[in-house]
Amino acid sequence: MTNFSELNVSASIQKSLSRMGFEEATPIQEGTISFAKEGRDIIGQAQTGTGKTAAFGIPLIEKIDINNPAIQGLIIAPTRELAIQVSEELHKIGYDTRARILSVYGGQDIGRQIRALKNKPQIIVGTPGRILDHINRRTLKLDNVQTLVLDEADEMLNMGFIEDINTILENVPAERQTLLFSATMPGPIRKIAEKFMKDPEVVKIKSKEMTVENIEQFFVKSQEREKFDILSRLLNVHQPELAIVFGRTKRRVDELAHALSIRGYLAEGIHGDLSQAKRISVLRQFKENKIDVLVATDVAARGLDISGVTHVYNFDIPQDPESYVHRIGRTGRAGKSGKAITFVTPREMGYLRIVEETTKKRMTALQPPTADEALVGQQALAVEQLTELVEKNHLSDYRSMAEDLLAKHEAVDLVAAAIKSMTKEPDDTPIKITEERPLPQRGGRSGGGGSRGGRSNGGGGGYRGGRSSGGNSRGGERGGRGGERGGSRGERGGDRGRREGGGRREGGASQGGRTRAPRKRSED
Ligand SMILES: Nc1ncnc2c1ncn2[C@@H]1O[C@H](COP(=O)(O)OP(=O)(O)OP(=O)(O)O)[C@@H](O)[C@H]1O
Ligand SMILES: [Mg+2]
Repeated sequence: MTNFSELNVSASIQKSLSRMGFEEATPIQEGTISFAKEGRDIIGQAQTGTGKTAAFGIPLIEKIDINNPAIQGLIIAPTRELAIQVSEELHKIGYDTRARILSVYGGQDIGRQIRALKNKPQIIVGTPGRILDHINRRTLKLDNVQTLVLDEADEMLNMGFIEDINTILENVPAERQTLLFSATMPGPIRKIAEKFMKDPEVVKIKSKEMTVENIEQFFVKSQEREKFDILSRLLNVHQPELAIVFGRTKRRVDELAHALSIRGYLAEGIHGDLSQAKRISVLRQFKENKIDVLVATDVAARGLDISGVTHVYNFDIPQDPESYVHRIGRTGRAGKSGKAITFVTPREMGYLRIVEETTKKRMTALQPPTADEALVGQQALAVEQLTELVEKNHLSDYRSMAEDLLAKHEAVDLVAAAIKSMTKEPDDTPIKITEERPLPQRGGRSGGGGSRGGRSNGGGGGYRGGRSSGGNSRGGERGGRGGERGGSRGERGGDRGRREGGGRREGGASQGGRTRAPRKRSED
């Protein structure tokens, strides 16, 4: 364990870090801070929830010349919520140094951002689309940037973002420090990354598995139509403090959030078709425990750091292993424990094996709970609530009624009745969820994906390789998938686009009349 003074972190940053409760550096911080201070380019890879934000945030802030009004640091993140979160963490780290930090992202009034940019921020945290928008409007001058950070670097260099990143890079000096961070870094993507870095130091925190040890990982094999009832029962049995349920598409998320609400859970959905105000308010309610279950597309898969998330449910198995790693990494952060449960239909077992192959971790098969077990979970919750009420002891208004009752009935019967009345009987109101088509079977490579043998003969690698080769070389199996994947890819693309407030797909039509010549991206 190393403390921050041993890493020669400045006194003012150390002061901020101790205010944040950071006593010792995490391994990725220990591994990267010194290299970063030397000005080296870095590819930093470490498991989810292990402090990568501060690993780049500390050296970045330290390097800022507080008397220089120019933008000196640029951080690019894939989603608006993550850009906001990263800028908040940097604010905390830079509190005592007084570095000026501004976040710019789609869905927020651009006029307001332009005014804020006039206040000479020194670090910008933004999403690619909005950064490009400001570059084009000439409201963002990046010619003094000394440090460029790509958070969730593999995602940023993947097909959805790479063109935008390339365009942004054209506006940032070639003489700069480049820092790339992620929990996942597939080989082909790392190769793309190395092209625009100078002799990067690769700091990879060694671990047996790609996912953190303190996340217990399960899978539930079930038919598509059974999934929702099983999810309800699992929620009753697990009693999560906060849970995230990931669905594959926006429609899926809307339907699941609605269905969970009908069954009595405090659930809300988040995806890229919602207004930014709604997205922010849903996330705030979740952080404040006003919602227990957040239902989300992959828009919430990366980087978000919400304490109290004890369970992640993959209602739909993710399409690629990296997505799995990031989704389940929303729990088990900063040393806490968590559980991840992935639903898989029999046809999708091949995908499960690829995930296991990539993460080097087997998931445990979980038997769906019975209705009785779900009831026991609800009863346990009622007992917990009753105990809490007794401990809080705000009961004076009820004592005389209690004494009257005790004069007429056995104490044990009264308590039993109280528990019964507080138990929310598992609700089996019929719910209609539109069936998602299963992911296309992984034919040809691993014998339909079922066999363990198939796992090791390149299934995982091919899958990932195909993914990272961008949109151009998706031949064979992936091309064959295209049609079926179209719907959900569109969803993801849309999600991504709208995260940026528009996206290529939606083009100019949704942009409220501002004309754009053919551009690679949307305005916002
Ligand atoms: N040195 C430290 N001591 C204590 N807590 C820390 C330290 N560094 C970071 N943390 C806390 O750990 C949590 C996870 O950090 P962070 O979000 O940076 O993880 P990450 O590695 O970026 O994860 P992801 O891959 O999901 O983006 C945060 O709440 C952060 O404040
Ligand atoms: Mg992060």
